[in-house]
Amino acid sequence: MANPSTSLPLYERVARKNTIARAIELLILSLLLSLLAYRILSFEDRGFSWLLAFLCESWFAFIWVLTVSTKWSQVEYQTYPQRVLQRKLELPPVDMFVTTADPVLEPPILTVNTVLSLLALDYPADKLACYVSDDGGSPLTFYSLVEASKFAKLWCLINSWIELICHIDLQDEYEQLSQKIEDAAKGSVPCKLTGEFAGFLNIQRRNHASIVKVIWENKGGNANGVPHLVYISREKRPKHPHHFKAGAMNVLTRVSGVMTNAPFMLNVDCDMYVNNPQIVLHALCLLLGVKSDKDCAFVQFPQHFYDGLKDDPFGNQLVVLFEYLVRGLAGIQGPFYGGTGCFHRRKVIYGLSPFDEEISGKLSDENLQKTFGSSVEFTKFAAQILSGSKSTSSSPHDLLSSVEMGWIYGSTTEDVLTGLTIQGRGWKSTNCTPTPPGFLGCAPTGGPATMTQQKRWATGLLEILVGRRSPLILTLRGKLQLRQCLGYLWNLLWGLRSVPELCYATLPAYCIISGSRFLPKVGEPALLIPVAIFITYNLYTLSEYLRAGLSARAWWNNQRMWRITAMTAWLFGVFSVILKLLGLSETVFEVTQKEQSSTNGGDDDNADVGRFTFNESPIFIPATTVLLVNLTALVIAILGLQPVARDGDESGIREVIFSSCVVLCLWAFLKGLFGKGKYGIPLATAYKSGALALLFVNLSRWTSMG
Ligand SMILES: O=c1ccn([C@@H]2O[C@H](COP(=O)(O)OP(=O)(O)O[C@H]3O[C@H](CO)[C@@H](O)[C@H](O)[C@H]3O)[C@@H](O)[C@H]2O)c(=O)[nH]1
Ligand SMILES: [Mn+2]
Repeated sequence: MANPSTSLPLYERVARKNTIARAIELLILSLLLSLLAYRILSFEDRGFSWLLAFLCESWFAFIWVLTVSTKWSQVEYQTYPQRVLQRKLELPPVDMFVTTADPVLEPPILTVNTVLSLLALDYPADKLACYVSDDGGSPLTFYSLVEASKFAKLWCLINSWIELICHIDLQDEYEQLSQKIEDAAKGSVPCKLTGEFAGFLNIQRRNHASIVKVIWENKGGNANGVPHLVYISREKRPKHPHHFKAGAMNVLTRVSGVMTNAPFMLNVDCDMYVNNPQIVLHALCLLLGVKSDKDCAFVQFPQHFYDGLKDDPFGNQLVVLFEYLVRGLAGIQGPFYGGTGCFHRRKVIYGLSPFDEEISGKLSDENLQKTFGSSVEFTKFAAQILSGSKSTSSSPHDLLSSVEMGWIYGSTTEDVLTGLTIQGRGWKSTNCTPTPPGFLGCAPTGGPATMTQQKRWATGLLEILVGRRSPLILTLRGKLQLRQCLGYLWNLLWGLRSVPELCYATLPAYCIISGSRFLPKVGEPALLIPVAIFITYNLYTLSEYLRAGLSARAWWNNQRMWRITAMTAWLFGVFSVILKLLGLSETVFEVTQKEQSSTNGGDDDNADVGRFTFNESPIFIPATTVLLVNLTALVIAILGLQPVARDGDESGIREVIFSSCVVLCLWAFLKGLFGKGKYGIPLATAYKSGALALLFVNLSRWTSMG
């Protein structure tokens, strides 16, 4: 008879009840459709503004369809880590990857914290190996890791990172460690580049041979010891594309493939430390618990942030996104791969499809090592690495991607593209949301860092949309499910949203200045439609925030940041993809600045934390222009200078209210016009925006006369 404790399921998949939410979403959709119908029926003798409003609203309705479809069937996974242990099976090895790229934007202490948290996981140390990829080729990072490994050896007996931090004696040691790293950072080079540092002598960041250093080896497989720790700075040559993070991940995959070759691989960004020491067990609940491997190619943990500011002033904590949308995806083909906090099956990364698996018999993870160890592809990779850097430099960078393997190149959001490719082969993925959260990372703060990240996202997502692994193609030709495809579209279209957002935000101003209107007249029953959309949509999204335990302020901050991001970063994402398509420039992965600590807040006093900051980047021009245009329109309206049209078709209170809403959303920019230093919009940006605004106002006037 089966032992009852071993027959309990490792996880449960629970469908969420969201009947009311669905009803409201459908209500909003039908209101949107009625508005479109009204516009079509009243097209006659309406001008340009009517047409533009119609086009924008069609787009919004389309995005709403994508949203509703994606959120429709939300599921949650409940995992039971203790049951993995009760099963008394041999625990599988896990390779853990950390990527870092720049010791300035990513202070090495962050990488060290992340590595320490991985080394301290609640899992047998002899089953773990930690590989750090350093695209900065920095001796400082290497030095920090060497010091970290010495520190790690002190707490072999202590098995959780949290206990570790609370442990008094070790706290002193930890402080010494961070002091050492800080001192080394100040001295630019940690020590003379001799001995183990000799490999860093005279190297240039973008031109050097590969450096692989085993910092610590868990000799003899001590389960209570410290896991292996390996430092890798891959070979880089000026003319050779290195494919940013995707390239780094593929090197980690190959190097670990010849060293430990674990069937599961966890990857995190350098700032994302483990917050729940049991994460491996949680992930194994899903990876081992699914009936068939095809139901779980990877386990994705949501991103949470340890330095998240109160009420999410920069709208980048993504809580609501993970709460509803990602749970919705989990009910279709699974969450997207988010680049960090994710466990992959190695065989999936090596390009296996669930179909291959069926024909090759039961290729279980336990004997994956044997099977794949003798496979042609793998031996090829192994031979390549073992034969040294000379032969790898001939083709290594495209090898993995050319056979649909590994992290896929060609997008600055390599994570989404890689996950999409996996799901396009028919795999599913799962979402894992334990308490406490699995990982915590840095959220960008300030305007410029937020914009850098959002621009990269918009760029990379659009690159996927127009690339040969577009979800539409994978649905038609591959095994991507239709609703999953719609979910991807919801995400990949972020950049393109900038265009209708910009048009719609300038439309009320255009109407006021040119003496036209884009909304039904006051007293016309049809005016109720847009009013109802406005009220229902805002109350509904507000309720989503409140239900997720967030404040009304957080809701407002996110609403306005969506508008700002769309008009700035996403628009520039579109530009960069257009330039790439025209062959004028390549897209680049710009690393996001990570703050060392949120609590010290630098020289800012508390009142300014969360205040929007600016820099010289042209990215701020469009939003500033929209603000100036709307302010001008409001002045014209207040002074009663707007042109009067025949039949009372001119703008009125509706446009004024609408225009004021736009100004409210751009309040941070209004403050920026009067702010000083980093809190102010640079004069050059203000002038350029002013010139554009003037042009817009004159063009609008001109159309009213024409
Ligand atoms: O040439 C590069 C560039 C970046 N990275 C690493 O990539 C990670 C992510 O970079 P970051 O600047 O922190 O980007 P974020 O916007 O915070 O990252 C999110 O978005 C990325 C895709 O745009 C994903 O790769 C990330 O996993 C996801 O957390 C970091 O560990 C970097 O060190 C490299 O290893 N090599
Ligand atoms: Mn990050």
